[in-house]
Amino acid sequence: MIELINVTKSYNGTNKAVDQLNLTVPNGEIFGFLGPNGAGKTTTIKMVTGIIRPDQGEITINGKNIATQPLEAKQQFGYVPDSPDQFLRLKGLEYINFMADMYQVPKDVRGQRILELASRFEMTSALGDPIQSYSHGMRQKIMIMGVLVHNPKVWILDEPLTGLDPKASFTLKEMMREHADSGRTVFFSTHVLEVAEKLCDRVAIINKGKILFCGTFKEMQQHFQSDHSLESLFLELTKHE
Ligand SMILES: Nc1ncnc2c1ncn2[C@@H]1O[C@H](COP(=O)(O)OP(=O)(O)OP(=O)(O)O)[C@@H](O)[C@H]1O
Repeated sequence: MIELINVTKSYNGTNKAVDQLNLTVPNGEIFGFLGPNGAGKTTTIKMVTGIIRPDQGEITINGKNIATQPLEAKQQFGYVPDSPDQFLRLKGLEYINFMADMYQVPKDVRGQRILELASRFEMTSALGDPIQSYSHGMRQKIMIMGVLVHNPKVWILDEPLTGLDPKASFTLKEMMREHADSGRTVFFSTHVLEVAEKLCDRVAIINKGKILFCGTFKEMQQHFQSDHSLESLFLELTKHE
């Protein structure tokens, strides 16, 4: 579970990238975080993951406060950033082992997990190659594998489907569903509204740092008395903002 209470952040002291945000992402849900470019999604995700600090407000992950209990909070989640261009000099397997070391995954457990993840993402034969030599989608897959190797309870994914081929995208969506159905939490941002409509149990739409709507797609249709798609409702909701 992720909880944000009155979270505010401005980068230059004037414009608020995130403005008095309140959000609860319960266990057992795939939660989609949607919004136009510059809406405040990545800023929110960076605050939740402890990369940047809010000016005001409280953030907890499974009850652990990211500001006052950073280690405990960070043990709760795995975070896939929006850019997969990291650890480029490491080989795929070196990077995953590095992540497993960081999270103290026992050697006997990690071997099986790496095999399973590599097989599901069709990366087995690439594990010995440097990440530098990977395509964008392969880099995205190795980042996801590194994050999942410690089996985090809460998944936080910033635009995770960008650059993935249809098979990898299908696999990741399937894994997100399995994770939520096992009673744990998946929080992800996306611009692909067709995916969000099909995959998410609930969505929040943010613009200019403020939540415009939070709920299920059905609730959204009821709220706007419309049977339109999520895409149409999103465009309607954000057009005057
Ligand atoms: N490091 C920074 N310094 C100054 N302003 C920033 C910085 N990062 C983000 N911003 C500003 O904060 C606002 C929110 O940006 P953010 O990256 O959170 O949006 P986003 O919803 O993730 O957008 P996108 O969909 O384009 O990735 C924007 O106005 C952006 O210009």
